[in-house]
Amino acid sequence: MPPLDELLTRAHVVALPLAARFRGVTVREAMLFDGPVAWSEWSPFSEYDDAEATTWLAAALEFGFDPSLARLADGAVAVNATVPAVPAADVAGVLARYDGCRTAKVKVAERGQSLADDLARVAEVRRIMGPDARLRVDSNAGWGVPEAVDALTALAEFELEYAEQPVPGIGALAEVRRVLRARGVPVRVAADEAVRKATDPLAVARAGAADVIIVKAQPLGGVRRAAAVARAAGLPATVSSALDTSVGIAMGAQLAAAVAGFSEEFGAPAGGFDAGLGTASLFTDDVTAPPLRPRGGRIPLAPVSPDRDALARLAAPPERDGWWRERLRRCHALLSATA
Ligand SMILES: O=C(O)CCC(=O)c1ccccc1C(=O)O
Ligand SMILES: [Mg+2]
Repeated sequence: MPPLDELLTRAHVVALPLAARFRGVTVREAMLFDGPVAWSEWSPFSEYDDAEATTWLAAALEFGFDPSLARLADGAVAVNATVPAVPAADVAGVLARYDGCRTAKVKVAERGQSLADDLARVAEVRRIMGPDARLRVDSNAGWGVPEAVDALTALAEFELEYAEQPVPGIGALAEVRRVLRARGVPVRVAADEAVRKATDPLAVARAGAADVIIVKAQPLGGVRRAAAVARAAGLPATVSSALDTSVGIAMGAQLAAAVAGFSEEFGAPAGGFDAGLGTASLFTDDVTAPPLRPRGGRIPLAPVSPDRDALARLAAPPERDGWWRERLRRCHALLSATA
């Protein structure tokens, strides 16, 4: 593991502005490392505790400092448009930020909104993208079991490829899946939080609680570990971002390339499920020039490096820079104790 002093020297803390509120935030902070192997990202959300943030740090160090991690430089990964829980009237403006995406993921079950808001938003996405588009929804565990069953029964009319984490926990997920099947509602259930926040990321697959799993590089401790989880789960997997800067998106793209190789065998559509890696389009500014936003529905696998001017322009305020460096000290100590 690289020493703390080296990490602090290589670190840049940035704050990226979002075009629309997402997960309750309008600015996304990240610590980037100018690693000897690649630029890398460490961006656990501010409210995460040190234990969780340390798993994310293992991912950042693998990607930036481990030359033995296999990386592809050629080719591209198909990605979905991500539609935050905006009013239906704003959907066209959001979709216009994603060039050529054939798949969209729509956030639903936002606190303070109703099922009518969700139906209107998903209907608008379907209307704009047309009948051949692949649509999925993500409720971030925002429903209870009966609400989830009702909502997904109503949303099924828009032909969803799956519903991501409709309810919290493995038991509730299994129950929603069971009831939907019993009623003949053709919506698959995907596990996200039940994978990335669980002490055992494979428990959901063992319990038969989901049809699809979402895997993310940083929350699962790195590209290798996330790919191993996807393979061991034996379920089709979708790779997704954690609202990363373009540097973290490049890490996710490597995971997506690794997972595409076997996800099809487990029942994913040909080429795998499109990855939730189009999220650089949710920012109004980013660290690389150009940002790793979808073009023709894809993002390239080539390595990225931030632009010096962008790092200066997007530098986090001094107190946030200091907060991240303190967090790095604590998490580096935790990781050193377990590695
Ligand atoms: O998957 C996508 O389309 C985008 C990524 C995304 O939704 C997300 C981003 C940050 C934190 C949580 C999530 C999530 O999938 O729940
Ligand atoms: Mg999700």
